[in-house]
Amino acid sequence: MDRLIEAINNVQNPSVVGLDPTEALVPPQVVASFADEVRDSVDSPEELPAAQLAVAYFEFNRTIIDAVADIVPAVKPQIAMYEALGPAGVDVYTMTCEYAAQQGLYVLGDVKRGDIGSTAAAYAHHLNGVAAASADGTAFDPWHEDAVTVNPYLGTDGITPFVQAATEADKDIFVLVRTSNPSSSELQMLDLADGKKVYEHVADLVEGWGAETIGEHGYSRVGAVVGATHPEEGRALRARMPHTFFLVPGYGAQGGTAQDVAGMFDADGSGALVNSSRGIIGAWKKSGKYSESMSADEALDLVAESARQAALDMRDALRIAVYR
Ligand SMILES: O=c1ccn([C@@H]2O[C@H](COP(=O)(O)O)[C@@H](O)[C@H]2O)c(=O)[nH]1
Repeated sequence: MDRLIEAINNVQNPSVVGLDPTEALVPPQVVASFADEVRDSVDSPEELPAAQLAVAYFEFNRTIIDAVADIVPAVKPQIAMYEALGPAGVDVYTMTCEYAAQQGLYVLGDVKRGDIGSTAAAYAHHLNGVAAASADGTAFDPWHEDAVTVNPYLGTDGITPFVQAATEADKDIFVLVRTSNPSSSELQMLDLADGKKVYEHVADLVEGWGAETIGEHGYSRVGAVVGATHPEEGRALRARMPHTFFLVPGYGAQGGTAQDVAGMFDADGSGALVNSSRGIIGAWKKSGKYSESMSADEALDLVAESARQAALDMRDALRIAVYR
């Protein structure tokens, strides 16, 4: 986690921009502008819509990354949005991760993987590269992620391969502990026989899974996902998990505020990274400046300007609430 913490400190901004493009979040003239270019590159006409959208997603992401790279430490591409388009989308996911990394950003792949140990080891190649090493002994890393999110439902043998891969590659994982979604309490808030809630038990496991990997800043490679929509539980988890860095989604579009997340930081204003996806990448839709008559370039300029302003507003709100 040391690299992430240093990146946050460099820009004095504990926020991450979520790159979750959907067709509704990309201006239609941007998608339309790629029709001719893509028509020649597909094998069959059925591939055209997904291929066109995928190329538009990359241009959209590149615009957002360029607009925020000097003010945020990290981006969090959500792989589901890309997988929805098939292979062309997965290509754009890896291209987005690579481009963000080239701009100096920490890349947190929101892939939420988890399975039995042998399969988890295969998923963990997101972190340590493909199995076959190159001639010079370095692994080929097609994903360009610095961290991935992991689902803990399968228990320790589903997590160990990720911790090993993260350690080998000097990367991190973030394990789902108290998620931001409305139905999260159905399982996470259940009472266990020992008086703990399920999410508290997972929290204790996460703190243990990371115990051997604590870095210079006091946090382990095994982080936790804690929703901004649960401020009280987040505050309690901060005290319960002193060596666990938090990824905090749920800010903005899901209703979480800077005040809600303040208790998830430690006394030094470290310990958490707050995500906003739609609130940043969809800001152009709420700007009041968009017009269907804009050219694709004009629409992308508006995307950039609006995303930067939304990211600055989030940074400033967090600075006031957290760096108190
Ligand atoms: O508990 C969780 C875990 C992950 N997410 C992901 O974060 C973003 C949130 O997007 P917004 O547009 O800012 O709401 C998205 O990729 C989710 O899959 C989460 O929201 N909550």
